[in-house]
Amino acid sequence: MDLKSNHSAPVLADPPPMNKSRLGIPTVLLPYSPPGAVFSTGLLLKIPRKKPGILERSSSWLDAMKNSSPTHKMTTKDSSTELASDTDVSFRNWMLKYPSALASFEHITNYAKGKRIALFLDYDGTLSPIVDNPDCAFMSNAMRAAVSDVAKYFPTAIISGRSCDKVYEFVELKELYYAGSHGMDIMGPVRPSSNDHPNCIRTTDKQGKEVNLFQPASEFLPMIEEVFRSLVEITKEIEGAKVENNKFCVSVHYRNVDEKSWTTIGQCVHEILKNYPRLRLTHGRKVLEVRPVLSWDKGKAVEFLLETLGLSNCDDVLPIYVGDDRTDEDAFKVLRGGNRGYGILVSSAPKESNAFYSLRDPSEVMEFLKSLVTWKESSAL
Ligand SMILES: O=P(O)(O)OC[C@H]1O[C@H](O[C@H]2O[C@H](CO)[C@@H](O)[C@H](O)[C@H]2O)[C@H](O)[C@@H](O)[C@@H]1O
Repeated sequence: MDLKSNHSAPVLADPPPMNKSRLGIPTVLLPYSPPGAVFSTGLLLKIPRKKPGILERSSSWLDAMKNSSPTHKMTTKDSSTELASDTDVSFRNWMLKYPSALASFEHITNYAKGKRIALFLDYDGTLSPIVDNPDCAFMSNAMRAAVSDVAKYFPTAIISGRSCDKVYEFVELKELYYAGSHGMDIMGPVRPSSNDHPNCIRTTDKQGKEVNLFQPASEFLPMIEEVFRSLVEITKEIEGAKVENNKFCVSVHYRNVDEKSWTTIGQCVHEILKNYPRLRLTHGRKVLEVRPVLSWDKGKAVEFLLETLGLSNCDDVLPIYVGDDRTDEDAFKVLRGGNRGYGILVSSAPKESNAFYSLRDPSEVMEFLKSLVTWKESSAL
């Protein structure tokens, strides 16, 4: 199918033949090496490395750190407040390219008629507002109710950079599916087809429900633990720095670090990573994310979940992914690239994205979820 834009709202047109070699095809996605091998090769990414010993001082990663989250000024929601007019204009222009999913709601539901929606939701910045302390990124009860309601009608998964346990602690909804560590820790439904997958183990979750656990980076666990400890040690003198263990990846937060020390924190992380060629660095919102060099991300997690839910290769399925961060772009890309569904970027500042639509902040996300429920209930009458 071709993706067409009618200027104001993106349109999904007819589907092309499905890519048959998608997720689940063993040769491409076998992340585990034969017994005895140290690391899996199937999912390893080839990342060019700079010569060892050369500390990266290029301004590029510092720029990436600076640009990693909108400033407070740009995140001001109330349009009646004093936003610089050029900011206003550029935001309005940006909205032409990424129309509001609320304003385009009818368009979305028209396209969704007769289709099964599958919903994928990022956590931080999408279901909970960005706050200074990552341990306090609580979700409101109203948002929890909205997510719970929407999950009654559509299969719903949370896809987060956090560990599965941590994100479950925040969300506390057992009716959802969870993918933590940027998709490297997936707790999905038990399906006969997924039982054969080499990376899946059938287990029970905390509620005793049978689930399918998919952890393509499990071999990296000891390495991640080690790096976590080294990063805690090396950053301990940097005021405001916080290192978070997300099980298969590590987050180094600099939101509360004085900007003058950002170079130092960046250098510390690069210094540690020099010793770990199988780990790589990505940028999030005022956070440096250390993760395995695996070809696995939130986009792959979406594909995996669609497959285990029995929703892949179906023309009558409309996946919708809502997220705010760079790592969510992998999922947006999968939906756009395969012309399968809609990505919705949560942002109150203009930024380039592979999403189709936008929502300004978590309160608009909640409104969107509620609208889906209302639409579904009214269309069932
Ligand atoms: O994929 P997500 O669910 O969006 O997780 C991405 C990272 O989110 C968290 O950090 C971000 O939110 C914090 C709380 O609002 C904020 O303080 C921080 O600056 C943001 O980067 C989480 O703490 C990270 O571990 C996740 O990787």
